[in-house]
Amino acid sequence: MGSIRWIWGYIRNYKRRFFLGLFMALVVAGLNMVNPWLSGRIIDEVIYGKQENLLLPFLGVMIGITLIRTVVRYSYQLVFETVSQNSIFKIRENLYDRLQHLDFSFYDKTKTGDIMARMTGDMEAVRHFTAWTIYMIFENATILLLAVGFMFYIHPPLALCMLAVAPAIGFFAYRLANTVRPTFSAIREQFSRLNSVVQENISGNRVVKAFAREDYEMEKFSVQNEAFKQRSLDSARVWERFLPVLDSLAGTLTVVMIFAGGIMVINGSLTFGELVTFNSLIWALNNPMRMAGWLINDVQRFIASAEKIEDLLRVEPCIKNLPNSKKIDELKGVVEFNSVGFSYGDEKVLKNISFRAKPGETVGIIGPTGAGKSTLINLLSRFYDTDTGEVRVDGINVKQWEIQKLRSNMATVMQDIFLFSDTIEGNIAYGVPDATVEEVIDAAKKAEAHEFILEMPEQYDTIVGERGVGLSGGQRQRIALARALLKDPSILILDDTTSSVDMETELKIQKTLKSILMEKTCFIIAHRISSVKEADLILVMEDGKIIEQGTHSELLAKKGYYHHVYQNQFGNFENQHSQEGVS
Ligand SMILES: Nc1ncnc2c1ncn2[C@@H]1O[C@H](COP(=O)(O)OP(=O)(O)OP(=O)(O)O)[C@@H](O)[C@H]1O
Repeated sequence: MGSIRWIWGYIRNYKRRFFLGLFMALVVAGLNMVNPWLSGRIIDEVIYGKQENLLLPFLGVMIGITLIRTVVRYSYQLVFETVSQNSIFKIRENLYDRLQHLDFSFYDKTKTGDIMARMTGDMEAVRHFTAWTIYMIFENATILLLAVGFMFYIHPPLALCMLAVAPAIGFFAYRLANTVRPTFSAIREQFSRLNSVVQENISGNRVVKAFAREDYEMEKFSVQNEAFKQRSLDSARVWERFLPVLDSLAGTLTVVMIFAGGIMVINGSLTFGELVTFNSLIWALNNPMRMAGWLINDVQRFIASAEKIEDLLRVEPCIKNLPNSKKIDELKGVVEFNSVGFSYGDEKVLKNISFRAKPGETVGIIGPTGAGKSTLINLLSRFYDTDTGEVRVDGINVKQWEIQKLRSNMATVMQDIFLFSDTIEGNIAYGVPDATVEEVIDAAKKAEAHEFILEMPEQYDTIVGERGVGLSGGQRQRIALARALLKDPSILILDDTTSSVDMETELKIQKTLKSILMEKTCFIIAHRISSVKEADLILVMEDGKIIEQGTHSELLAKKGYYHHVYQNQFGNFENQHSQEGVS
């Protein structure tokens, strides 16, 4: 019932059209009673009553009714399709809107394949229900009720005999509904799994090929494919068990009618014309009973899908604006971490982190992989919330800033660069859609991307991303950097942004950054000392803690972890050069 209430919430926006459709279905159900009635009258009045002059008018009415019925039926099918498409449009929009507002922690836990299953297969089951199943249920129910009423009007004893099988049909229909529902839920879940395998395989196709694991992937897919087949067969087995019973019970109606009706005609309590009317009405009982099984299937499939979509629509983001969140168009960029602690589930990732950065300062963050560097800056953008302590921007806890305002003042170049299937210009201007071409070019120049972009087949109009030309890791990083610089943020966050860029280009980028970051606060996460050594403050992280902090020279003087890394990197560099000199 919950799912019906839920879908009604969408359909009721078009309730005039919806009820017009139902009314038309009612008219068609009524018209369906006319021809059986006229058939009976032709027998009793034209054939037995010898009133041949009535034959043509009766036939004329029968043809007219058939034509009107056909036109009205097609019209209301269109009405229901329109209501359905409009409702589905809104559901899809709501679902997409929800996906936009769900945060990192949701996407950490949810597989893309699951989400795609909601947006495709489940949505189709809901569309089918609203466009077809609803009116079919109404049409069949009204035809059945009108036919039963009409039969009672003509001859109550024969009508009672025909209804004798109704309780059995009701019982089996109820059993079918209850048995088939879990099988549809299982199908929907398995469909999500199958989708996830396909999606992961497509996203990771390079890894598959690099490791020559096509056979293993095929096997993985086969397991899920086989399970999907089995779940679908489980469901088919249920209705295979019940549909023949329902069909046979519906079939017994003809036997009951001929047997009981025949006796009544012989003993004179029923005219032959009335028996013909009953015979013509029998499909009106038969058909809905036969359809009941299929319609129950459709309803259960709808409920299984609707519940999944509802679940997704109900997920609330953990990161939300407070009721009176603060809005300021431009932040200054003062950043403070005060005794910050954070865990992903049970895993404590940040422990007692404290530091301060002012506008115009650059903070370098360095440390071994998994030390918590990316997590630290994720808290600054409020992609996650702190467990203990607080992160402040311009003296105010980030939880009190309006999220949109906070993030629109920051630009992050993430470690995993993502470029959309769009032109290079479109990708750079992603955060500032109304930027001029000159501004885009200027940002690309600052990111040392302009030159290689000019060498692209269509320069700034070259399509990159999923369907576009391939770019090297360093080129992708520079486009992402240009995207961030164009935004001209108060706080710039670069997470391993120049790791794939050659040393010389990195040096040029650093020079440019120095000149444009005068009033901005900048965070640079890196593994290379060369990327952070100019920073005003360097945080050295290990195992979720800041183990050393200071400037490059201060840290070298400490002769700790930083000094050790410096020696390693500098040593390698020197060795490399001496080897080059020898060769
Ligand atoms: N979304 C997540 N869910 C659960 N654990 C996570 C998540 N992201 C990171 N972690 C864990 O948190 C720890 C810190 O990860 P983080 O990405 O912050 O490290 P990092 O210092 O940036 O590493 P790297 O230099 O490799 O990028 C790691 O142990 C990692 O496994």
